[in-house]
Amino acid sequence: MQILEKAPAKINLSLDVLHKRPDGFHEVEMVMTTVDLADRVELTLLQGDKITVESESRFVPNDERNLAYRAAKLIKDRFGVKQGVKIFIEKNIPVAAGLAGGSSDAAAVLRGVNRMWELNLSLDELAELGAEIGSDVSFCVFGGTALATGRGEKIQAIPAPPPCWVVLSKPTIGVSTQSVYQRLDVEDAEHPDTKAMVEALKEGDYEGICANVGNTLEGVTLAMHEEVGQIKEQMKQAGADAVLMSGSGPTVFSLVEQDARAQRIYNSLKGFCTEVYMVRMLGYKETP
Ligand SMILES: C[C@@](CO)(OP(=O)(O)O)[C@H](O)COP(=O)(O)OP(=O)(O)OC[C@H]1O[C@@H](n2ccc(N)nc2=O)[C@H](O)[C@@H]1O
Ligand SMILES: Nc1ncnc2c1ncn2[C@@H]1O[C@H](COP(=O)(O)OP(=O)(O)O)[C@@H](O)[C@H]1O
Repeated sequence: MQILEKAPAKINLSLDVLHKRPDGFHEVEMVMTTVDLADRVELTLLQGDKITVESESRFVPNDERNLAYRAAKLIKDRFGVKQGVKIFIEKNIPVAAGLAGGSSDAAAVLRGVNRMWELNLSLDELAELGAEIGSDVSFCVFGGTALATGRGEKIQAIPAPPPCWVVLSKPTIGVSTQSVYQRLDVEDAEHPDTKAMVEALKEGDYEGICANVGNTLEGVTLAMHEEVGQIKEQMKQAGADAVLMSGSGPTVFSLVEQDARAQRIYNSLKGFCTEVYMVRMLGYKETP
């Protein structure tokens, strides 16, 4: 038996950090949405007790450190499942990029093994399990567009953004989320208007969405890697409607309505960065 799950990347349309919590995590308000750049996760039922994970990417661990492996192991242990699973990940999302590739793979495995091992868990239950793996996994279980609060695990669905192009560009550096949070001075940082972003989405107001993109973590990563600022500047000059770093970075995205302008931004970045993608906004929930 084989099951396929699409694992899309996310971008943070806005990301506000409110304060550091006693448990070391930060309280956040994030507006997240999926884009049409996805890993393909292939699950094969194993009659033995084993979990294996494989991908062709040299940047992704092929063992128990893989978030996809951890997702299968968590469910297997929690529900005493006797069967195993072989996980193959076709890795298309850049790694350590601020696009939640690993979290989305883990979420795809949660959805997939739930079907394969016939556990009948709800998406809410899977999202709760996902939070044990990482702060972004709960959102990735649902996909679509959402306001994420708490440390990122409390999810409220909101309407998808109007369709547009998303041009993504990742410089050849990886960024550790933990090190970005460690360097953040919450008082000194910029804070986006989350309410205004949610309102713009509810109204389907593209200009309002573009006017309210903002990310409290951006300044930290910008200060560490000048490439991020250079990409932002290049995207703005090429005519993007909005430009922002996603998550803890270093990927920068532009929102663009016009086809020709999106192509121009893509072309202008292509000579500058090796990882450049021009994709559609997904935003809505996909049915498997
Ligand atoms: C910043 C965001 C925004 O979407 O994304 P990425 O840049 O990683 O894609 C997420 O909040 C990242 O989520 P995720 O990558 O799952 O992080 P986790 O594994 O839970 O945490 C990694 C580390 O980041 C810090 N962390 C994470 C989330 C949070 N709300 N407060 C924190 O302080 C902690 O130091 C933690 O040890
Ligand atoms: N399935 C996976 N895909 C990508 N990275 C993974 C995966 N499993 C574990 N990792 C590890 O998690 C780290 C963060 O990966 P990723 O989820 O791509 O980044 P981000 O949290 O910035 O969006 C990487 O350094 C990688 O080694």
